[in-house]
Amino acid sequence: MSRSNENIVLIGMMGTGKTTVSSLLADRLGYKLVDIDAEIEAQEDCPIPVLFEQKGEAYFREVETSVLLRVLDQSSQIISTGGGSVLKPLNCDAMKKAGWVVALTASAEAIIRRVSANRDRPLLAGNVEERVHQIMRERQSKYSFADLTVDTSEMEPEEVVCYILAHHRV
Ligand SMILES: Nc1ncnc2c1ncn2[C@@H]1O[C@H](COP(=O)(O)OP(=O)(O)O)[C@@H](O)[C@H]1O
Ligand SMILES: O=C(O)C1=C[C@@H](OP(=O)(O)O)[C@@H](O)[C@H](O)C1
Ligand SMILES: [Mg+2]
Repeated sequence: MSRSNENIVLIGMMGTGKTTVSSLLADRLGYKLVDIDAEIEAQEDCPIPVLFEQKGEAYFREVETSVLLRVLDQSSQIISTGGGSVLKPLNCDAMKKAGWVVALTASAEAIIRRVSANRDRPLLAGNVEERVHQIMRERQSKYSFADLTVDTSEMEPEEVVCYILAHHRV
């Protein structure tokens, strides 16, 4: 982290706490909060599960990239990405260039517990346990380009924020 107006970009598997932690971080730093999923829903005027159902994942990924690149063009933001935004190398390159990238991780057990509270993640439809294990296997190495990695399994969101701030050189 070198520039004080740099973005902080949170990446990680679904349920690692990106949306929750980003909001707390933005409050603490007084940065603008941008949740890429919320931006997609606003731009498309459509909830993500409906977008997946009506247009398919490939369409969602195209919109995700265009929204992400547009947002990364600005500075001084806390950006919460969707868990699959790391699937395209183009997205990862843009995140690295435009910000300090923090990866949140968690055990499969913690993720399953957290995502089971609601059913708004289309990729976890069906058997949640199986889907979480499978997607974690598929994406195993995809988050390793981050500048900082935080295992949130045993941490409260506020503790995650403190850990990130302690490692954040403004
Ligand atoms: N560190 C944490 N400990 C316990 N629960 C958490 C933690 N971080 C997030 N949660 C909860 O897990 C769920 C998913 O969190 P969310 O921020 O939406 O994750 P993501 O954006 O990475 O998918 C939410 O109900 C949230 O309150
Ligand atoms: O991992 C993924 O492919 C996805 C993660 C979701 O965001 P969260 O990681 O915030 O749950 C959302 O973008 C969409 O359901 C797809
Ligand atoms: Mg989220």
